[in-house]
Amino acid sequence: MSDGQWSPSTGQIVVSGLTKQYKNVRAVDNLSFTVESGRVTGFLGPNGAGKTTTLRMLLNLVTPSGGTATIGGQRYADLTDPLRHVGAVLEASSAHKGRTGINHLRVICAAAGLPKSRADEALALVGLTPAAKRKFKGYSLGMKQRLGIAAAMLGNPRVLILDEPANGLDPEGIRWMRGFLKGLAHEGRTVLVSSHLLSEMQLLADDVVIIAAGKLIRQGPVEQVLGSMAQGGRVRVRTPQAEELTVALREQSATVETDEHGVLLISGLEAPAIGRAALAAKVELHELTPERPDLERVFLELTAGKAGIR
Ligand SMILES: Nc1ncnc2c1ncn2[C@@H]1O[C@H](COP(=O)(O)OP(=O)(O)OP(=O)(O)O)[C@@H](O)[C@H]1O
Repeated sequence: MSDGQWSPSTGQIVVSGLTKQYKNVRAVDNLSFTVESGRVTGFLGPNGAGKTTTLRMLLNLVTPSGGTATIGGQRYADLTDPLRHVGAVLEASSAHKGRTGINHLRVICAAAGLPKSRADEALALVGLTPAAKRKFKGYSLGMKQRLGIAAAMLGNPRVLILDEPANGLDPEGIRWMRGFLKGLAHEGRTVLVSSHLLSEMQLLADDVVIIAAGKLIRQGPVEQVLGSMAQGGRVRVRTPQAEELTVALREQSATVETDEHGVLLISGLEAPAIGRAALAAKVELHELTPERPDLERVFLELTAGKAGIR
């Protein structure tokens, strides 16, 4: 797939002051963020946040009311040969029901002036070669998703934009998608993926852009966004001397709860301080683990009050 036609350095996406006003709804509201090449960026937001509208504006399918969106410094509309620059999967692939997978791709190649061989290469890339000659109507949802991605890859684009690609996939399909998209980013491509599957994004994304009600809530590397919420996280402690430790910790104003397995969940003290308190009280510890807030929790906290379905 590396035919040298694209340069990773020109795959940056820049969204600047982007706005879309429908009659009564400001679907996207002065939104600005950047998406770097060589990384998977998760585009997250609750229902109605404006993700699809933003992606459609990026791809020139919806006209912005204000602001700009560029890919490699150019608006999509100004790209001379867009399929060779940007591949997009906006919804599960649709194709003529009686057409085979390979023919579906060949038709697109012919229309886009791409060599027919690209259809075979793209099909192989998504692992669909064994189903090449099967009719589309017999494809599972996972196979349709793969075919959609194969279509997006026909022009060997340096930028991939996918709207909810994991929708309806089984765990094996999701695992495949994750590996595939990470591989594309590893090659230096820009991969922008919208999703409401936050736990999946935690495994997939390098960076996240979180929006709610059309506005930017937070942007940054996943670890940084998670880390910014780590303050106030809890510490899990397992000990055969729970009562003694609870007394010792409460003396230091910590809050101690016990879960259904007898594990202590401590807030208000960091792990080292808990360890010191346990040592001083001669309490044996079997586990001392700071709980990292997961993306799901961070997301709910960040979008709280703005997450109403619009
Ligand atoms: N063509 C349209 N006309 C009027 N309103 C629209 C149109 N398209 C989207 N909207 C509204 O704009 C808002 C943002 O919608 P959008 O589909 O971009 O959100 P989303 O984040 O992709 O949501 P979801 O996760 O539910 O797909 C919603 O309130 C939606 O109802």
